[in-house]
Amino acid sequence: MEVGVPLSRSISTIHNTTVAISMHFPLSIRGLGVVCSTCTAMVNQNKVSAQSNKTSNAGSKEGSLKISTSRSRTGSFNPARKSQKLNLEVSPHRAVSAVRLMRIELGGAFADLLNEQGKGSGDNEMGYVERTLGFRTRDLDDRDLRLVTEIVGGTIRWRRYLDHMILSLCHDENTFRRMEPLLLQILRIGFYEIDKLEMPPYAVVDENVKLAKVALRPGAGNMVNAVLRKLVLLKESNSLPSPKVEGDLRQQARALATIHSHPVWMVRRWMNYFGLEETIKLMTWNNSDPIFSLRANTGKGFTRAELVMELERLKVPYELSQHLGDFVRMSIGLQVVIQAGLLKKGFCSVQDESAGLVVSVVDPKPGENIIDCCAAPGGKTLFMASRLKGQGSIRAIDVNKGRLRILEETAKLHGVNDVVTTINADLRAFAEPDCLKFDKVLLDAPCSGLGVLSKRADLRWNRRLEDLEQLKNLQDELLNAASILVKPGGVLIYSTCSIDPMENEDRVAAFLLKHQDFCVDPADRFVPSNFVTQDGFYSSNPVKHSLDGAFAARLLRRG
Ligand SMILES: C[S@@+](CC[C@H](N)C(=O)[O-])C[C@H]1O[C@@H](n2cnc3c(N)ncnc32)[C@H](O)[C@@H]1O
Repeated sequence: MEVGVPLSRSISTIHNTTVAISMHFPLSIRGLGVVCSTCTAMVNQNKVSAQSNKTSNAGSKEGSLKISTSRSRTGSFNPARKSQKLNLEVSPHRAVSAVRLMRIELGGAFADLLNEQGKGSGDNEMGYVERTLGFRTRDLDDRDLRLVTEIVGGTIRWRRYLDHMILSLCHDENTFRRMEPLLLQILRIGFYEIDKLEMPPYAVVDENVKLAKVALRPGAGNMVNAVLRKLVLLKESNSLPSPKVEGDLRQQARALATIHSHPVWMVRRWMNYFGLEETIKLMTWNNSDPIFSLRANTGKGFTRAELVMELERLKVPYELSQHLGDFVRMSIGLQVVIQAGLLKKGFCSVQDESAGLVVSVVDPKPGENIIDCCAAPGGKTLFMASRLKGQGSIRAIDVNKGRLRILEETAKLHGVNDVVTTINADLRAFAEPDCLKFDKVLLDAPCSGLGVLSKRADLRWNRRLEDLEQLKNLQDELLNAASILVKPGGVLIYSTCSIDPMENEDRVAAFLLKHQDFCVDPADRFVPSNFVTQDGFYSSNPVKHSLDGAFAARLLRRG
């Protein structure tokens, strides 16, 4: 039955012929049919998004912003050094990674790097290097680009763990706390390369020392040399400092949060909900290389068999989805697919199977009138549209105009714009008692995104416990508004890409308490039974299903 090469989930793929995978597709390859399987909440996301747009649209402005930020904390950047100096000694991928990490941490940029232009984006990154460090290196080749993606993603994921190690190898806490940002990033990169990527340690030490000397000063190079050499010795003698998982739950959570590099509040929450073993498995999943899925765009007449032929031609390993007829899974090779233009031509989209299964729960049928209440950038809208086969309609509402524009462009690209109409509005204002009613109403609500942390390296550090409380209120308000749009006998589907019960089961329970004209329609007729909870909800879980986490409830309005 299976045609492809089996997938494996190794921590590192740099030794394979892998291609780099950007961590934030919707932004890095917008308008190319890359759709957001992740759905992150308005609360923080818009802020970061706005910053990110600012940084990518106004590179020079951002460069000077960051230099001044760094200077104020370190006093070590000298704008006078911003000449066109070419340095061929420093390894390009380390210089780019260090600057990229600084941009993400200080400038709020996203953790994306590569887009469909591949090398073009590398040039862009070299511009940042020059503005920040005062020199260029040689141009990035494909291997460098892969390494940058690997190093940036890994260093972000493992930040808490790496900082624990660096702190324990510094003379004292003050040395660590007062460390200038660039020096810290260089050390993190070195630690990650030696400890997690297991690259040849002395080469890593030499290269990072060189970077610190050239980008900062000789003394910084000496510091990097001393600390990294200590690390190498400890690693060789198998005596790396690791916190012990002991004491009460709080202490255990702190130790686990360091070992598996997650925020303490998340670990505590998951230990309460899922228990120790599952929490560790979940964190291990979040720290491993993400698996991506492609959906063949049958709306444009491109079948999965044709997609498979293309992947074989491109020598990209894949597996057929076990759950969805239009999907294939792949752990490496996405950049090859992008560069071959398959997304640009609208032949396929990047969409996680967990998001595809939400559409199975909606079960769109030709002739139906559907409204997608939080639709942008359109992953589910477009998949639903392809199921309508040109008959019926989908209204796609979103409060975010920019994201909605991406949806419009992609709908045209996918050849489904005849059934999709966009509406830029706040759902809460749009849904009025006497407005049009629909057969199916999908509310893919803004959420924490806690189900998609393997694909979103920096999300775990941007989320706060308080966000969940704010989101809960927004989700209740949106559910209430969405319910107004359901015709008698119609269905309301509430979904998230979260694994947190407070955003999922609890929201549905709160809704049903207030809306006695709705009842649960069990999801087992629409998705495989191992995805269906006792309460009849669809729930995908990274640990159980090796997919992103997602949730959907079908709520039937009595006729
Ligand atoms: C989870 S994402 C949607 C992802 C989308 N369904 C997909 O599959 O690509 C949530 C969306 O809700 C939108 N949103 C947030 N608050 C909203 C509101 N009050 N009214 C309408 N849309 C809203 C956000 O702009 C965001 O695009």
